[in-house]
Amino acid sequence: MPVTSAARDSIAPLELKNHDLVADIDAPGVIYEKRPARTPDGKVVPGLFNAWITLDNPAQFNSYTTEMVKGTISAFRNASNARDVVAVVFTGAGDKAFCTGGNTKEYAEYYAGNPQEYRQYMRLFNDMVSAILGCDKPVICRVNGMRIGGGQEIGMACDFTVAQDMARFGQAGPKHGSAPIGGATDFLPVMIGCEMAMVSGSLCEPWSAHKAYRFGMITDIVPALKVDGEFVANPLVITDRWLDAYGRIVHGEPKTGAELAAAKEVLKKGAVDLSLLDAKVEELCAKILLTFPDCFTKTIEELRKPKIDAWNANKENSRAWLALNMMTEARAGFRAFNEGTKEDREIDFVALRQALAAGTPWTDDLTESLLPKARAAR
Ligand SMILES: CC(C)(COP(=O)(O)OP(=O)(O)OC[C@H]1O[C@@H](n2cnc3c(N)ncnc32)[C@H](O)[C@@H]1OP(=O)(O)O)[C@@H](O)C(=O)NCCC(=O)NCCSC(=O)C1=CCCCC1=O
Repeated sequence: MPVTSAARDSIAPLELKNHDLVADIDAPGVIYEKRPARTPDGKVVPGLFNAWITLDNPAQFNSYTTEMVKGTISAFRNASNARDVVAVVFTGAGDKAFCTGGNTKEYAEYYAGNPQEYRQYMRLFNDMVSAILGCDKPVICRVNGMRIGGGQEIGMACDFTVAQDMARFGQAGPKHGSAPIGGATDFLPVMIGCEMAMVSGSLCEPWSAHKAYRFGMITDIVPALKVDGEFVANPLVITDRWLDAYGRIVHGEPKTGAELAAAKEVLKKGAVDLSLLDAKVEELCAKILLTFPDCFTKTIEELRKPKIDAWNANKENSRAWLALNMMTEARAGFRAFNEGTKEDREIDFVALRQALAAGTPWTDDLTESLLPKARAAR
């Protein structure tokens, strides 16, 4: 018997109150599990757990539907309340994506042109981000693959991020008709500084895990590609040197030319194995286990403040702007992504800028003229 059990049994309430908002947190596309907590040497700790919240929509790169947003909020609330939970691990199913943000099919087919509906959706989205930032347990983002768009935003809301090194990180909104104001514009400047926040937030060029790690966007990375039984670093990016011939930092930048061709051959021979990712996540959970719970919680509450302050200052205005943007750019951009092909799924940006320069209003005709199918018909 643990030494504390007699004291515990004599003074703990006989019946514990339940503070969860909902009892049943089963939601389509979100898995909530309690996995046994382990000591640093791997021993299971009786009666203590880590809550795993998994976005489970791998066919659509774990993008979240409205129902999944609701499920995620409930899962975080329950994990937050669970007395026996030490840490929360937030992840995605499979090895392709952690999450690529809002579900573009739902955006294009339901919310496009429907700002009042999107306004209600954004209440849920904002509550999801706030549920992560307000979780009473430390939250670790286990990045099993791409973290893009709103996926990057809910990932950056987490306290720690451990990533497999083939994952990529960045925003998609300015290419697909949204602004990354679901957290990215709030979190990026405080996490990586204003200059690189500008680059990552606006240009929609995903960063490698090595680059995200270099800029302090994430806590740690582990190799995931196994070739001939050995783990190798992401072959698609430069990891064997720090500088180019002119002294510019190239570590984590994409390979090009012959180097890239050779990397693709390595990739073909390999298979993704996330066992090192899981070991790293368990290691972090075990470090958290061996701390005072309240002192740890107070510490993370304080350290979250720069992110929370920026988020709270902007989230309501962002919600209102995003709702109205569903009448104009989001309507065009998400339809283009949803209706286009993999090779052609963005609007004609030049034509849009030319039309707006000529004072053209946002009519249905303008929207239709920008879509890939209109370009194909020309
Ligand atoms: C760059 C990509 C993430 C990955 O590209 P690629 O590697 O070429 O894979 P794909 O073939 O595109 O994707 C595989 C299948 O997954 C589907 N998919 C991917 N992402 C989504 C998504 N977000 N919603 C629905 N479905 C998705 C894709 O269509 C493929 O399906 P198929 O049936 O064809 O096999 C690229 O996929 C990409 O850019 N995805 C979209 C990213 C995006 O725009 N996300 C939304 C950003 S906006 C956002 O998230 C917001 C959050 C809150 C605030 C407001 C807001 O806008």
